[in-house]
Amino acid sequence: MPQNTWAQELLWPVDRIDLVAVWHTYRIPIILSTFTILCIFRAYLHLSVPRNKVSFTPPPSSPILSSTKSKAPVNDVVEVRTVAEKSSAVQKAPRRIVGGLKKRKSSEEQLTTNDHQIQVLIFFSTLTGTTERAAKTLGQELRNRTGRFLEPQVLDLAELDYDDYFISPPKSETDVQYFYLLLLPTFDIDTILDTFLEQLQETHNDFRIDTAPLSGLLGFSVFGFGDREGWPTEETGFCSQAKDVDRWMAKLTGRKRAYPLGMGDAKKDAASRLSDWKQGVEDVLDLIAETGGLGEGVVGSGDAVESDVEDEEEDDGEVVFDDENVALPKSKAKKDSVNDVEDLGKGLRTDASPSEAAEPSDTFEVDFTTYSKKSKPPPAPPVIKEMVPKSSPTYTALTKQGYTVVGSHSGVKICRWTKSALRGRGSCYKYSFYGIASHQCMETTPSLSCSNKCVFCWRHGTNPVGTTWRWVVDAPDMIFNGVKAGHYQKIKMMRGVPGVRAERFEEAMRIRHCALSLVGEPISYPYINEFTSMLHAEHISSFLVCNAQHPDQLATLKPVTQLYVSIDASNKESLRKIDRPLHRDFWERFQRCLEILRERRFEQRTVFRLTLVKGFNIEDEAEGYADLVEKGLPCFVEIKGVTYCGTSSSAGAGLTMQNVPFYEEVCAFVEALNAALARRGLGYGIAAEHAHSCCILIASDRFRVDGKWHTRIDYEAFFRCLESGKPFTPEDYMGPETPEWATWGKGGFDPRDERVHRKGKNKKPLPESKVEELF
Ligand SMILES: Cc1cc2nc3c(=O)[nH]c(=O)nc-3n(C[C@H](O)[C@H](O)[C@H](O)COP(=O)(O)O)c2cc1C
Ligand code: SF4
Repeated sequence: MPQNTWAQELLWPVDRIDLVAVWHTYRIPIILSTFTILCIFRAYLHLSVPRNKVSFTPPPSSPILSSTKSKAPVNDVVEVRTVAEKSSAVQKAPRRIVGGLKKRKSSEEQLTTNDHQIQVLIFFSTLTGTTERAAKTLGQELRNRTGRFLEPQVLDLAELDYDDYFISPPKSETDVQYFYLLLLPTFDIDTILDTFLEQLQETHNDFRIDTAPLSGLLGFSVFGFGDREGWPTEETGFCSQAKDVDRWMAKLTGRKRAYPLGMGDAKKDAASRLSDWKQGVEDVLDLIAETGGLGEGVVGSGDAVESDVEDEEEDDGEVVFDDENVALPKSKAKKDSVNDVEDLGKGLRTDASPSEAAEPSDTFEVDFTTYSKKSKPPPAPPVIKEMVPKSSPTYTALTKQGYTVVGSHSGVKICRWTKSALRGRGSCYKYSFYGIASHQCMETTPSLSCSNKCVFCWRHGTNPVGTTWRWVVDAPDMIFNGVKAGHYQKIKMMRGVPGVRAERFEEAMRIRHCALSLVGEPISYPYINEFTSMLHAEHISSFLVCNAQHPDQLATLKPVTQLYVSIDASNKESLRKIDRPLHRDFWERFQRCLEILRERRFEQRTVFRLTLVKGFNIEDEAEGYADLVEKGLPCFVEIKGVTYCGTSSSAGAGLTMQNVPFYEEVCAFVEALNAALARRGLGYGIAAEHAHSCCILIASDRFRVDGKWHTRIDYEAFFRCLESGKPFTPEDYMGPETPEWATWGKGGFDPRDERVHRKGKNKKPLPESKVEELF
């Protein structure tokens, strides 16, 4: 037998004891005592360790606490809030969901908190030296950036090993992040650029490499040099290689286009274009330094290839009706009426913070139902509500559809034509007719509420309606600053969209025109005159559309650049059917608005806006419309086929695709109307068209000079007239001759823009988000 080891000595002498026998004898006391020890230990832990646990039992009788604590069961994780947060929650007593996972920092936030330095790399290629010089100058100019920026490096693509930079971002020992700028000429002969492009393509297609291996870059932007003398258009090859590189870089970086592709003609405008592009790139670099990322972009931002549709947003257009904002019963509205707009000052809100209800003594209500001055001030209702409170479904729906709701009753959104013009694909009909560049046009409304429920309006059933202003009033400067900020913010989000032209992007950062339409009724906003004055003070022109239902407000409206009334029908029955007005005296109001327009036709440009809806207001109505023109004698009559957005609300109003007239039908109607005007001896003629928007312009002979139409506007002359303080007429700011391509029979598409034919576009419902041009 082997000797016992030291370990065996230490062990219980198992061989000498019958363990099984011991167990059988003592098992009950062993089990009981083990259980007791465990219980004592657990009780000790329970009593001695403080714990942080949600109690789902309502706390004792604090009315404030109960409003928040009772929501606790919604989530089962504890939320730790600061004293300040708690007290603000107590004040506002909002619906609060307690708990939630710890918020993960977005990648951008993570970047902001790190100490990464930013290295700008400027790549160039050259044959005859132009691009090299530009790249070196750019390197010098970007040198002055301090803080997190390292000195920029200028690199010749002819001398690089592409693998060091274009398979993955350069490896650096320190924490450096890279931003690429590529300055490239184009050659239709074989050069190093062909090799470079092949390399980019191969890297993207190589199955061993991630398809976006450069996604670790902070961003990139490309500027191309070309020659328009030999390659006049992009189709014929102007800057084609820069465009290709931009496309491949978008793929390789996983859509990190930081600024639109810039292009310049080396013999003409390259220097100024490059300088604008550089300015834009610098703004983005500032943004990156500040936030760590490129910021938000619209759908499609950074994509490699431009889509063939003008606006890719998808929108089901369904909006939840906000019960809170349903119109008051008419009897009530009438009873509470007061016409003194001055009283509104009492309820004026001057800051953008979400307002709570005003004091009961500050309440007011303005009645637009009648223009009698006799009504007495109303008994004060208990509180003034906001028209579109942040918590309302309307607010959620509007923001989901791309609106920025400013304050509590104003909205701003960029229209599809603004996006189209940014991409050089054409402006809306207002460019052809009046010279408005869509990328410099802001579409907004200071009142999201309206007093009609027109069958073709893509918002009815969603927006507040009412005959009276019974909401909190936001101050005009707050709205003005808010809508501008909202507009610019939305333009900036287009920065990464493929096809956006750098020079148009630059121009878009200066609003030149404002279309006060969008949705709702702008003149029901009590401070509309103050608002338009602010626009004019910044030399922003104003096109204001109203629905011919507020004669008092129309009469006191100060001159705008162009004043519209919507003429949706030629007779009372038809108007009732199509506009579904809330006012009982809608026809009288309508008539009175026409009279006012007639009176004011020598103060400003006046326009009738006809929206043709087949089966509602076209058939046999040309004569009736001619009578209305005779009554109002507008400077212009714009006729437009309705755009169908296919929402349930329009369907509910009995509208289908069958109600959308073909362009030929609109043309036939316009010719009939023109003939009817001629029969009455009125001096009008068909001046211009924009077939793409299904829109035609009839103009008064006042705007025909030496047989040529002058429908365009001299905007600077308009501001001069306004600032002179003297009376002036529309002829005083009549612009140059209407361009040939915009005149009747020529189609109206600006030949400088690129025409994009959408596949299967003919007579297809447009999503709501694309129907802004309706007004
Ligand atoms: C042989 C040759 C071919 C060219 N092909 C194109 C072209 O296809 N598209 C274009 O926009 N410019 C074209 N250009 C113009 C150049 O891109 C332009 O002059 C550029 O500024 C040259 O840059 P670099 O001086 O840095 O080499 C061509 C120029 C040459 C000399
Ligand atoms: S559709 Fe309206 S908002 Fe858009 S560019 Fe034209 S005028 Fe401006």
